Amino acid sequence: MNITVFCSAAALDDRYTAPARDFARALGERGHTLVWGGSFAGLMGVVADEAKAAGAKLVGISVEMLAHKAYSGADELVTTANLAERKAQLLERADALVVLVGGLGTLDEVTEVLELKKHGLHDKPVVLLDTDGFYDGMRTQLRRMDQEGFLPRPLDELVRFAPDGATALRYAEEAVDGSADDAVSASA
Ligand SMILES: C/C(=C\CNc1ncnc2c1ncn2[C@@H]1O[C@H](COP(=O)(O)O)[C@@H](O)[C@H]1O)CO
Repeated sequence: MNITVFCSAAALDDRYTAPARDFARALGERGHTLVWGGSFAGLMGVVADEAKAAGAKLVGISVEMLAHKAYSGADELVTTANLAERKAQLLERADALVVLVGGLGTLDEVTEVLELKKHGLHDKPVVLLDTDGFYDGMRTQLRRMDQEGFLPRPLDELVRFAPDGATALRYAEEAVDGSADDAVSASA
């Protein structure tokens, strides 16, 4: 399946890169396709290298303003005109979305896919890999929104938090396989 990954464009230390590598390796070994921002920058490049080495197909969705940062080893590289179009393609091409550690770009991407999911504009699984408690603050904020009536659907339906790469991949696979089963039983 196509797994869109959002993650940092910064160069990070081993505390963050090791779990991201584990996830990317598992993605490749399980025969999935990596869809990502199409850059060699920082953790994005680490994830692409590791997934490729493990046999993944790579689909990069770059953007004109960052074309000079494009990854040269992708099987397919799309260059969009702007960031909004890129986010739309990253979602469109996904069967599931996995969010690794990241900064404002990653935060922008994950909040957009959650907002669209909240409105029922897609129902793709979203999994946050909570490396070293990186997303604890976000989880606390989202839980408060859920408990105090800010969300129209239960938080558990919008996003799952995974403690490690293997679990993140399993959550994504289970959600996609489960929705395939639902489609079969609905048409039976
Ligand atoms: C500005 C510099 C590098 C930025 N290069 C990027 N290349 C491709 N995609 C990017 C880049 N920066 C952000 N993105 C997208 O946002 C996410 C990462 O942003 P974050 O702020 O680092 O979390 C990522 O998922 C991309 O889709 C240095 O010269």
